[in-house]
Amino acid sequence: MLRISELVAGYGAADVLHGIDLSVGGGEIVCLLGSNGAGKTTLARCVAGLLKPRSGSVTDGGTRLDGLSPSQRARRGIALVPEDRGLFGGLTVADNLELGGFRHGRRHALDRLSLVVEIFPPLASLLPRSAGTLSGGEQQMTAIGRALMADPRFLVLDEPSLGLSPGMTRQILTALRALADDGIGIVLIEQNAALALGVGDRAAVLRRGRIAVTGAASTLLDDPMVINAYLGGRGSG
Ligand SMILES: Nc1ncnc2c1ncn2[C@@H]1O[C@H](COP(=O)(O)OP(=O)(O)OP(=O)(O)O)[C@@H](O)[C@H]1O
Repeated sequence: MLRISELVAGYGAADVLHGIDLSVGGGEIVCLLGSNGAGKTTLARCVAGLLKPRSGSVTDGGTRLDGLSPSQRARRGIALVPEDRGLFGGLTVADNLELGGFRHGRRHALDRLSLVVEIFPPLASLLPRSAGTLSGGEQQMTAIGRALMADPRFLVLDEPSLGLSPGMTRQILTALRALADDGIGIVLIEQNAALALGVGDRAAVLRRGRIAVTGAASTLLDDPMVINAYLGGRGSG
């Protein structure tokens, strides 16, 4: 279980997160919704070790992660797929993927690579391509694929659907559901609430740095506040 408790974080003098409690277990997708500036990315950065919280904790199986660098957290099995995808545009897709699996031996990396291609079949023919020439959806597959190369137990994805068509978004979210069904715990930060809640198990809505609503994803799909704020009114979106 990856658990965020009473987390307070911010930049300079300003607090952005005001005491967040959230957890994700292996095999479940927890959607984190919220409007621009609510603090979703800030929370992801605290989990990944890119931002030091002012107080509160992130624990993995009861062990506090304070002081662990992003790469140490990645080695523990906590992977972040950042909003900008973080690919090396001048390197090939294969090289980008290999970077994600660097800590394992070559044999293991090849096994992981075939798994990644199984999850995202379009990557098979793209391996020799420069990552900078990929479409948004192909880049997102590569970014998630790179995180998967390290065999993570927990994945935090920061708006994977950003800039993607609804069809491509569905394809990515379906792949995430399959990964969760295989045991990975996923925190899915999304603006596209309807699609995210469709694949999620639980969800939380972040509003101005506080969890405003939390519950089963299916319940939130019927919550008037969520419908009005994030689903564009009942029946649409
Ligand atoms: N490096 C930074 N320095 C100062 N303020 C920051 C920094 N990064 C984010 N903020 C501020 O923190 C608040 C929360 O930002 P954050 O990126 O966490 O929100 P978000 O929910 O991910 O938004 P979005 O959906 O637009 O990505 C915003 O007011 C933002 O301007």
